[in-house]
Formats: sequence, structure tokens, C-alpha cells
Amino acid sequence: MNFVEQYQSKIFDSLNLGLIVVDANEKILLWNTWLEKHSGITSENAIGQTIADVFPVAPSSAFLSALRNTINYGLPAVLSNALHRSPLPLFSFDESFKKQMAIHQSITISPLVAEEVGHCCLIQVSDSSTSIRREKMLRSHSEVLKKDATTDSLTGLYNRRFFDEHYKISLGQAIRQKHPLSIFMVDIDYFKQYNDYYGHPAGDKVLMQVATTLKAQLSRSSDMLARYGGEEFVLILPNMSNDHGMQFAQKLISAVNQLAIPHLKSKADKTITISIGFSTYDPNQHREVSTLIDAADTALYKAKQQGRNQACFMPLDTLLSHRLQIHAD
Ligand SMILES: Nc1nc2c(ncn2[C@@H]2O[C@H](COP(=O)(O)OP(=O)(O)OP(=O)(O)O)[C@@H](O)[C@H]2O)c(=O)[nH]1
Repeated sequence: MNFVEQYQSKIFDSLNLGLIVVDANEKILLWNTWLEKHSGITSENAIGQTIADVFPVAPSSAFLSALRNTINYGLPAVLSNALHRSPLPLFSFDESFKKQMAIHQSITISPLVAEEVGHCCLIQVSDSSTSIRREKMLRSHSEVLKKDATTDSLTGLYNRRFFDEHYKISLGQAIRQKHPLSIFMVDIDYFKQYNDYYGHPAGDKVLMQVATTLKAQLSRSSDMLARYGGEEFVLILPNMSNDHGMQFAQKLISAVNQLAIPHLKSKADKTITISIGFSTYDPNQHREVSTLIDAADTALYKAKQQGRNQACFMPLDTLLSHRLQIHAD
């Protein structure tokens, strides 16, 4: 007897994976220790039974049809844990949950030709629970990191970095798909005075309330709102032409007015108010869009100068001709 013949059963039983051999009638010929441990069925009880009957709960139909394909056509099969989590009812004790948990499995089924018993199949079962758990943990960590990198921690809105990325994409889409795009710059009026009088924590609360209120005015999934800077917000609204822009800006202003947050140091009103500047890219009118944010910013400046608590529109080409004029001078 050579080494392998002498020690094969010890080798099978030391493997950290399940080994089953079944014959052409699906009768079990081999059932190693790993399977005894994770199924609770001894090798003595398993051998001679069919794979469909040996477990108290039947194996999945995907497993049985893969096994039958291997037996009938000699085709090897792999059941990936991404599609089939637990084809066989196997369990292991989970220390952290203090209970038996179903094992996630990766299964390979290979044809074997054994002289005495004809066509057989070797089924290898490995435990992929740990790698799935690790993968899940990594995925959730990376989601948290991604969220942190794109979100403003005070208001929960997108941050400036995300806005910059999203703005480029939205503008590209507007140009390619030939639809208008409006940008709104929103700024809380006399916010320095609010902070100085009511304190920084109260100022933070106002920023959160204004952020929530502005967000509630958006209705399309393509609309986006970000915190642009300290007390400044920016909105991108694809498909909004300048005719509707003023109406929308007024809606934002009155939503913030309705919050009725007292601001005794404001010269605009007795409550917290916002000023808005906006501009629109219209594919039928404009070929140059690089000044869209500047135009909205200039409109905001105008709204502030005209007394705050109001919205101003700056046509994109006005800013362009204004710029060209400056260069000509
Ligand atoms: N509480 C709080 N305040 C902030 C935050 N970020 C910026 N600010 C404050 O926002 C204020 C902005 O002041 P200004 O730029 O002078 O503008 P303003 O007082 O709103 O005046 P106008 O815009 O001209 O109406 C400053 O006092 C900043 O300290 C923040 O995260 N929390």
C-alpha cells in the first residue's frame, strides 16, 4: 500500500472543506468529517442514502440540477456564492452571535469515472461565510468613506467637492442633450450678525433648517442642492428655463420666510431671509457656458445690493458681453 492509499481517509478528514462522492444514482459513497461537523449527519448514516434525502431539508433545486447535469452529461459545475448562498443545509457555530448560522457555500461538482461504479461525481463544498462577511464589511466601509467625502457634515447636503463634479456632468448632459440648465446661488442674509447676536450653535441650527427647507422644494431626481460655502448654497436644476427660474426662486424665498426664524439684527426683515442669484444656460441661445456660475454669483450680488430677501436673474450673455467689454477696455 502506498502513502496515499494508506492515509487517504485521514487526508479527506483533515481537509477544511466538505467532500462528497455520489454514484450515478446520486447515492453517497463518501462523506468526510467536515460534512459530519457541519451537517450533524455521520458518515455512517450518510453513506448509501441519496443526496436529495440525506438532509432534513432538501438541497436547493439549483444544486440538484447542476449535480444531475454532471452525472448525465459529464459537465463540471460551479455554484458561486454570489448567486446561491446556501445550496446545502450546513451550519456552523458563530461565536459573535452565539448560535448556529447557515454556512455560505461555494460548491464545485466534477465528474469522476470510477471503474467499478461507473459515472460518479465529486462535490467539493467550501465555506465562504468569512469572505462574504469581510466583503460586506469592506463594502459598507467604502460606502461610509464615499458618503463622508461627498457630504457636508453639518447639513447632510452634498459638499462643494461633490457639487464641482456634479456640475461638470450636468452641464455636459445639458449641452449634449440640448436642454436648459439653471444654477441658483442662495445666501442667508445678515448671517454674520445672526451668529454674533444669537451665537454660533444657533447659527448652525439655522443652516440646518434652511438646508432642509431648500431640499424640500426639489422635486426631480436630477435636481441637486449642495452647501457651497459657509452660509451659501447652490442648486442645479436641469431642464429649468429662465421663465420658470424666477417662480422657483420665489418659492425658495417664501419657504424660508415661512420658517419665521427671528432675526432681530437683520436689516432685511425681522426673520431669517435669503437672497438668490440665478442664471440659465439655454442651448438655443448660448454657445459659451463657462461663466454660468459667475453669472449666478453676480446676480446674487445684485440681489444683496438691491436690499436682500429677493432673487435676481443675470442672463448668461449679459455677463459675457460685460466681460468682453472689460477686455476691450
Ligand atoms: N454658525 C455658523 N456660521 C457660519 C458657518 N459657516 C460660515 N458661517 C458664518 O457666516 C457668516 C457669513 O457672513 P458674511 O459673509 O459677512 O455675510 P452675511 O453676514 O450673511 O451678510 P450678507 O450675505 O451680505 O447678507 C460669517 O459670520 C461666518 O462665520 C457655519 O458652519 N456655522
